[in-house]
Amino acid sequence: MLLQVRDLSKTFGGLDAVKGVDLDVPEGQVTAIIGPNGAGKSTLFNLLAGFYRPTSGTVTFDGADITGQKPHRTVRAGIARTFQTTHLFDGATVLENVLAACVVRGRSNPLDAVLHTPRYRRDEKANHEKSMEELDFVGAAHLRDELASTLPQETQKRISIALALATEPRLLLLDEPAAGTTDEETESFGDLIRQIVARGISVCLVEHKMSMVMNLADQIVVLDHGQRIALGSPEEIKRDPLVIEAYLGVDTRTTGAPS
Ligand SMILES: Nc1ncnc2c1ncn2[C@@H]1O[C@H](COP(=O)(O)OP(=O)(O)OP(=O)(O)O)[C@@H](O)[C@H]1O
Repeated sequence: MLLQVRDLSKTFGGLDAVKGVDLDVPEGQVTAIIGPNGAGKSTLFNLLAGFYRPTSGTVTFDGADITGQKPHRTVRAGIARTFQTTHLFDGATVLENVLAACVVRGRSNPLDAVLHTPRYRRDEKANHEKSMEELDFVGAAHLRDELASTLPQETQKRISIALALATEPRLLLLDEPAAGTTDEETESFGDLIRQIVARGISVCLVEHKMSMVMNLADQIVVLDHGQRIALGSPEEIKRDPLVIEAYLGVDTRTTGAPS
């Protein structure tokens, strides 16, 4: 199992944002995390990527305990994440943005940079090649010299994915990649995610667009009020009375699930 989450909780003040969540993310698959607004999806992502420290519970990645480790460590361990709204550097070009993400892969230190050592120059060349490769992969290589902030949202989202891929993750956490995109764009994000998985990278996805989730996910985890209320294949989740209740606010255990 690539990622194992056990009994994970995060409390803010008196509020249980995530409560006792167990989750297994298998290698080479798409795991979707869904649930109503405020269910704890983003908090769970932040716990996995080290942006929040859990109140209790454990996170194991590739056999190593990474519970509570900071983002710079989780990213080196092989977990990369994107955000609901893009976090690109405004004043930097597209290529400069992706190059900045490559830093985590390099072996040179600040002194190498100051002295321009061969090790630094090797890193610089490799980072440039890697950045262009990932920009090409997401279909944005031709935009390398554009200012990232001037580009449409959909393009910025693609560039954010290139940034995450440039860190060479084994697990990519995508936070609402299709939010605010047209149906056509959503479909092309779906294709991109399939290509990412085909490269052997596992994907964990938070997404409100059900068409995308149902088309892509191998397994779906449903959160409600911080707790895992269901886990299964898209077909199983569609029929789960607890899920229907959480989304529609009707008790289908007594009224029967809508077909
Ligand atoms: N930093 C924080 N401080 C206090 N409360 C927080 C914090 N982050 C999240 N919460 C609360 O924790 C709960 C879960 O929020 P979270 O953002 O994880 O939900 P979500 O499922 O991602 O929602 P959405 O689909 O709207 O993005 C909410 O009640 C939210 O108000």
